[in-house]
Amino acid sequence: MHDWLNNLPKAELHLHLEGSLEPELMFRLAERNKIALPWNDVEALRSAYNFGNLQEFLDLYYAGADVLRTEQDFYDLTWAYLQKCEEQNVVHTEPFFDPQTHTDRGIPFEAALNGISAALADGRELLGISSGLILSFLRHLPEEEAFKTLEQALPYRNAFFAVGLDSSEVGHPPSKFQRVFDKARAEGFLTVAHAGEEGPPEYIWQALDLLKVSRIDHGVRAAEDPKLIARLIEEQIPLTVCPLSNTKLKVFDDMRQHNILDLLEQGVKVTVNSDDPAYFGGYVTENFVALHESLGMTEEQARRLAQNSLDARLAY
Ligand SMILES: Nc1ncnc2[nH]cnc12
Ligand SMILES: [Zn+2]
Repeated sequence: MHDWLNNLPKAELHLHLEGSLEPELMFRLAERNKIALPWNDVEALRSAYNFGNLQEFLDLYYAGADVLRTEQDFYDLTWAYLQKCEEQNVVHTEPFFDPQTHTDRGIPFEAALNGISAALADGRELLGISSGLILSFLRHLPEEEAFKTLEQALPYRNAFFAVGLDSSEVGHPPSKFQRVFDKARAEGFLTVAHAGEEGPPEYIWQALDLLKVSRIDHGVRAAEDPKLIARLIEEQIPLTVCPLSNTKLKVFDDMRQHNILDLLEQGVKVTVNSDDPAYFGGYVTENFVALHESLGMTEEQARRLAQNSLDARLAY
């Protein structure tokens, strides 16, 4: 079913590696690392995946990430995701990882980065999937912590091409991170940022004007500000939209209310992504299928969305 959507060659530009941790792998890693999980089994864990908002999800996402301890764990996580990419004709991916989620638990930065980088290299060589890694700062933590993370990453500058900004949005505007993004750009990195997921359109303006981002992650609340929409169209700034995520986190109550196709038809460069597929019910193909089934996305629209994702790549 829906092979035509699976078969479209596409890029994924908004994927948190920690959010691709499937319950089965979480249990396997917990066993390998001798960690007791607060759920009895995979079914009990899956049934906890009901979220009223972004924060409720993040609390579980950070708890789940605790099973990731060794370089091999990060390799296995990334490799499992890349195998999904191969299955779904994702020919290029630009995943995020959140170093602070791991270093704050005492996991060496190098364990996470080396495991991820080795899997991405194998993905290129063995699966033909090109990729570029984005180092994302946690916005609920102080700017000073983001500076420390950037300093820690600089010796490994060839392992990633951009910095990003994620975690709890409301109350943590992009302006809080202006100086660390200035430093990252001065060091030669591109920038992206989550903005306009739960936060207001003002945060999208800030991401563009203060953080000088090349793409906006989510950005669906731009629709509330006609001047902002005009700018996104004029400058063809890509939005990495995540439909299943937006409905699971109640940004939209129902997929039939999602605005991605309206934005597409207005001329905004929107793309389809999975965000945290293990938690939200599917990878990129499942997101395309949801748009077809709930919004009547046509084949022509699907092709344009897939082409947008290839056009919006930043890493080569
Ligand atoms: N959808 C999302 N928004 C903000 N931070 C995240 N971290 C992982 N998924 C996220
Ligand atoms: Zn995200």
